[in-house]
Parts: sequence; structure tokens; C-alpha cells
Amino acid sequence: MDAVFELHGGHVRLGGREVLDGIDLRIRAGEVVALLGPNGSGKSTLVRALLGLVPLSSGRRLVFGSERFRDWARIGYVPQRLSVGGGVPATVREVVSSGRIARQSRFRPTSRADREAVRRAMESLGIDHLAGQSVSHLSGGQQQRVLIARALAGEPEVLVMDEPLAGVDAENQRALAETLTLLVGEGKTIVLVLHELGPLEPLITHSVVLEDGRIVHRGAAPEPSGECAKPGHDHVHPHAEPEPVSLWRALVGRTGRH
Ligand SMILES: Nc1ncnc2c1ncn2[C@@H]1O[C@H](COP(=O)(O)OP(=O)(O)OP(=O)(O)O)[C@@H](O)[C@H]1O
Repeated sequence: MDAVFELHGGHVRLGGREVLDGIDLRIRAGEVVALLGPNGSGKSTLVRALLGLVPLSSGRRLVFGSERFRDWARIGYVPQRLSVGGGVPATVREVVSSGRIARQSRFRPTSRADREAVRRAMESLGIDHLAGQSVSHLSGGQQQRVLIARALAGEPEVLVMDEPLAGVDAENQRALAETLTLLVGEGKTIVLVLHELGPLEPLITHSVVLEDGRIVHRGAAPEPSGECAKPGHDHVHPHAEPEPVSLWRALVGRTGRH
């Protein structure tokens, strides 16, 4: 399988600190990868490094085999939910349409294909009836669907999502799992920063656990453990709650590479 993202000896320094400390990682087309680890372990920074949003202080990054990758329309990024709207009273349609920009150009303004892609993205996330509403008036779960629809509007091959389950109720978590199942069925590559696996667990093909900016485990999809394994556990943990450390603690020490 072709590699979508590769990091070789990736280091990132932020605020005078080594936040990523020698990361070697390859994510192949069609994989569904969970990036796990405690708060502050570097998961978001790793995603941002893969996407070129933070520079490497040393090491090499390749996207689709290229160190000079520019075709960002092939990759959809869903940032953490709180960054939606940003106080700007944009409508759902406007935000979702913004995900199409990378596919447009000065010479090719909005086309029927663009409008159709935006409509399909809203429909697949069940937010088409909200198209004219301001995103700032939506619930957290609805805002998250808007961000996912924005990423899908660009018809990406790869979807990168930072903490899609954080603060999302059980029903919306299941809805997200269903949406991602369809995308996996279409052969998309998915990279997820997760605090826990929740209902996404059956989708995960590979897990990578970070601690202090280093990869301490990589391997097949993890088994749930601790509280998250108990029947009836609804997998809703707001970010500020004590961490389900048991999950990655249980993983560290297992063998396996990918
Ligand atoms: N812009 C920055 N300047 C300085 N330090 C930063 C910056 N961004 C992140 N850090 C630090 O880098 C470390 C890793 O942060 P990062 O957000 O990548 O971790 P994380 O594993 O995603 O954490 P969380 O689960 O809390 O989101 C943390 O100690 C954080 O304080």
C-alpha cells in the first residue's frame, strides 16, 4: 500500500521545548489510525506536523511520497470542535462551502460540481436542513458535523480529525461512527486523534500511542480496557475529566509494528 504520511526522525520544538522527539511513522492508504496518549503527549502536534501546520525542527516529512506536497485538496482536516465559527456569524452552507476552496481557483470560480459537492456533504452529515442557519447557534454535535461536512466537501482521499469524540454525546458519537464507516467503505484513509476509542473502535486498523513526544506503542487496533470496556459505558468523557489512562497504559508494552 502507498504511504500517505511519512515522518522520519521528526522533531518539533515549540516554546523552547521538544514537543515531538524523533517520530518515525508511516500511515498507508486505506488505514484507519488512532493516535492515542495522555494530555500533552503531542498528539495534536503530530497531526499538525503531518499536515505541515507546524514546521519540523529536524527530520523529514513526506505526504503522498513527496517532500514538496502541495495538493492539499486531497486531504480534509477536521480541527478540534471549538474552533468552529470563531465568533463570525457564518451560515452552515458558508462554512461547508469553505471546504471547497482548495478545489477552486481564480480561473475556475464556483461551479455546479462545487455546489453539488457541498450539498452532498451536508446531506451525508444530516445537516442539509440547517444550511441557512448560523453555526454559532448550533449545538456542539451539530457544529462538529458542520466541520466534518466542510472537510468532505473538498472530496478528500484522507480525513484527519483531532479529538472528534471530545464532549460529544453518545448519540452523536454513534452517528459519527456510522459516517466514518461509510467513508472507510469508500476506501478513505482516516487519521484520528483520540482520547478513547468509544464507538470508533471497530473501525481502527492501527493504533499509535504517544508519551512525552515519543511513540511508545504501535500496532493493531487495541482492545478496550478499564472503564471503557465495561458494558453500558457510553464513552463520553469531556476533555477536562480525569483521563482513562488505563487504555494506553494497557497498550504500552504490547508488541507489534506497522
Ligand atoms: N504553540 C505552542 N507553544 C508551546 N508549547 C506548545 C504549543 N503547542 C503545544 N505545546 C505543548 O506541546 C505539548 C504537546 O501538546 P499537544 O497539544 O500536541 O498534546 P496533545 O497530546 O494533543 O494533548 P491534548 O490531549 O491535551 O490535546 C504540550 O506540553 C503543550 O503544552
